Amino acid sequence: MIRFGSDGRRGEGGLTSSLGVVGADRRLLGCHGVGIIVPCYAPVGETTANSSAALVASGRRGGCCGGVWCRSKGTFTDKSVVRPRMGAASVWGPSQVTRSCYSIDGGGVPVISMTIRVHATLNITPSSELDLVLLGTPKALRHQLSRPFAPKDVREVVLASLLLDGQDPLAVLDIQANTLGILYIVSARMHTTGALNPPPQRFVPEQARFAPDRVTLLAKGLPLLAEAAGSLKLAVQSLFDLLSRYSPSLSHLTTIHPIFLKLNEVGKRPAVPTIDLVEISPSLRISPRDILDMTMSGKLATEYSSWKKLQQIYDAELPRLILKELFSQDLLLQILQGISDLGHPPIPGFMFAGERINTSEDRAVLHVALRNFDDFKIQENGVEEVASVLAHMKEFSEAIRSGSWKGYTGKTINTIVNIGIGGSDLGPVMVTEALKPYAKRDLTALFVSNIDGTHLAETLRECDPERTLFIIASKTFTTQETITNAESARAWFLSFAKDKAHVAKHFVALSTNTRAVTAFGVDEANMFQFWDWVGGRYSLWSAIGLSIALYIGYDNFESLLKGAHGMDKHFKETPLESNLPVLLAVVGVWYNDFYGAQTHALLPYDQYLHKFADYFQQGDMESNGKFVTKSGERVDYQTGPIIWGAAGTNGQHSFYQLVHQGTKLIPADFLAPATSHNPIADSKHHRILLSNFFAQPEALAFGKTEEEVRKELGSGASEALVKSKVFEGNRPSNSIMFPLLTPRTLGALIALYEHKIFTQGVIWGINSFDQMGVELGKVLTKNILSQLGKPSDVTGHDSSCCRPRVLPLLSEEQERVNLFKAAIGVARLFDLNSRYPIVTTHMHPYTSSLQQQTRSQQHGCRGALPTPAFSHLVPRLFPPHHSSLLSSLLAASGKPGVA
Ligand SMILES: O=P(O)(O)OC[C@H]1O[C@](O)(CO)[C@@H](O)[C@@H]1O
Repeated sequence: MIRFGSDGRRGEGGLTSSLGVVGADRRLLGCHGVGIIVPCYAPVGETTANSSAALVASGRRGGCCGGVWCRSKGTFTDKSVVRPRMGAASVWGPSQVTRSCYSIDGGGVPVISMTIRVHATLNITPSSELDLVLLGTPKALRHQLSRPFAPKDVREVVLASLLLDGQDPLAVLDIQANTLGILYIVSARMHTTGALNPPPQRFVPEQARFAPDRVTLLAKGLPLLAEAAGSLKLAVQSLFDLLSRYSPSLSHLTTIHPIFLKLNEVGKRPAVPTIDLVEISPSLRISPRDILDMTMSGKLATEYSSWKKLQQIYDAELPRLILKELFSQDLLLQILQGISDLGHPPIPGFMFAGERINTSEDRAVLHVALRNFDDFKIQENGVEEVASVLAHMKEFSEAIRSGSWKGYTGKTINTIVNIGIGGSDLGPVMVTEALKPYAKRDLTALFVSNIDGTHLAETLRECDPERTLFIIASKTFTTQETITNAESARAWFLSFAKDKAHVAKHFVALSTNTRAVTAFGVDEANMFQFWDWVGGRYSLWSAIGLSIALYIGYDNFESLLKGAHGMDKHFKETPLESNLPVLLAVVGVWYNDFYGAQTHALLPYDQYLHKFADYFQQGDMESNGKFVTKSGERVDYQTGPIIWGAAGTNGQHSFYQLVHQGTKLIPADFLAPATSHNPIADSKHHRILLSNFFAQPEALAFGKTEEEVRKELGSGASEALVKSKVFEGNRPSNSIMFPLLTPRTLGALIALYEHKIFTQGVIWGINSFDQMGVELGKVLTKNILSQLGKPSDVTGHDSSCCRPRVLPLLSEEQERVNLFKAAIGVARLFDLNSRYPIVTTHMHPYTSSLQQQTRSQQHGCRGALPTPAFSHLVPRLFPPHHSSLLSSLLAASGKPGVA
């Protein structure tokens, strides 16, 4: 049922106008079940009388009445009375129409009118800005009035609504001349359950595809009428309903987005349904045995019959598949059925039950327990301690924020420095940036992650040791980068505070490793615990979120958790066909595995989310970048995509060229808030931002045909120019909108992606919760580090893949020279003929500095070494003309020649 909202008021003076929507219903509308959407307006006089809405229906027994489609204010002088011909109602008088609408509604027909009072007197003159359709007026007047003002398609709607009783408009209208009217009718019939087929000679389903585009007309009219009635809010519900019924295709969104934006500003809810859930009826069920198989066994995805079925669909559909239609046809249903092996209660079952789904490390995966709020009964050691850690975080954050916690000289804390890396850094960084509007602005939050001493050194420059709190965040408390940075930070602090006892006031730790924390010197009372069932990249909800709680306040932190919990519930309880993480996951698998998309872009149109892609780079790539299944089999299909992206329009001026016209298929998620925290310049910025947000997916989806380009450029354009301006379109994207970026919304958004990642991992049969792939590099780093002290120790590296990341960063000159020589020692293992020599292709800018350096070395001069020389030693193909450069580099080590 379509509800257009109603207040049903009458008799308050002024003209009253309504919009009616008739959903098709056989009981009222006859065997064809015709439904037409027509804005109606029944003028009965000037300011003295009430007129009312009419609605329109056509069908065998149906008739129609009409009204004015008003797009802007004007003065209406015509006094004609609408003569609707609907069912039993022969003539509707001014006061009857509204009642008629309601009586129809009472009869179970999906008709509701929105009554809005138009105080202005409408005057139809050619000079007015009226863009109208006049219904129920004498034909001549109607013709005269509608011609100059109404667009063709509006006139067609009028025509379609003015048929005589008992006549099927499809039998009367001409498909060429009345395309739109016919499309409306056909579309309505297609949406009608149980409707009989319309007359075959008039039924062109293919054309009905376009009918919803014309919903734009209604969408445009709604706020204008509402505005004229003095309350824009009146249009919010109606627009929402309209667009819920007719899926807001991208083109709708683009065209009506200014309306939508305007309405969002006045309404409490978005006027546009933000995620279009596909209605799919069959419930997808499967036995617990099969779920276990999917979540635990690591069976190859290609072994599932459903996967084979997907392959068949892909093979069969490919030549004619328009991606946009994926969701309007049965195809999505088929894809979902394709993963029905996942069952219902679906994928989450084993995660929430505390099963050890991280099979390689034999651990449960329970970040959902960190934000549970008592809904899920989860049995696992440590779960019962979550509340007390949260209470500790609350107490501590309030002490810092209120100023009751003092530093070693009795001053309050004004800067927090989170030292961590990977999941112990990216989550807090992303969230504190995203929720800046909620921040305590006199508290600065800084983050140090990189082992590059510059990161710490530059950060410390901004800190006052008397007013800085260091948060050492490391699940294991063994991560080299974090511990090294923490030790250097402590040394820096002690160089001011002198006494080690002061460390307790300025260092806290977030970890699962109590022993290492106390060994470092942090008081156990200042340690915030979490548990091994919290993965690093899923840990911002745990004690790792302390910097977030400090920055935005504990209450906001709790809202973040609650938002995530809401998404957990949705994920756990919603059937697959409308389960958001599952839908995102399935669509992703479809493009990743069948279309061969290598990457997935995250494109938030919200500056506050500028770290979102960085965060999910780890979240997704560390989770699903795996080539073996849980059972150890090498997959024969693609797993996790490369995640990347940038915020807002910056990306448009950078990499979108390739996204639109490149040779790669790049599925992308566009994310945007309907309203901005900073509506500066009367929201001008936000409107422009969102215009871009709406425009890009449309351009990707629909592109621009050669024909359109030719038309635009005219006959004189060269072929090459024409071709270069063609956009092929058919490039997929998801658009995700939310009312405002609040802590709760952000929590839900992050959890949405977390569960998407998990679902994809389940489909691919991999373990999304270990990260073996980062281990090897760590071991090799330690090995190389031990050799850097003495050049002569440099042994055991393969000449084709050494990567000396040696930077002359120590303060002592001699040490820098030693490092330089050690690096040369590694470098001399390079083989000029190998496939992967290690000298950068960007040598030109550094040539002079290298030569200078070589000369310095030859002359025993200890002048400053040019830093860039080695920072650019990266494995690249080595151009022959650079061989002399390498020789000079090697010569600098005193060992000319190539090993
Ligand atoms: O919190 P920790 O133990 O210092 O680990 C930091 C990061 O290192 C990793 O283990 C990968 O190197 C991540 O998974 C983790 O987020």
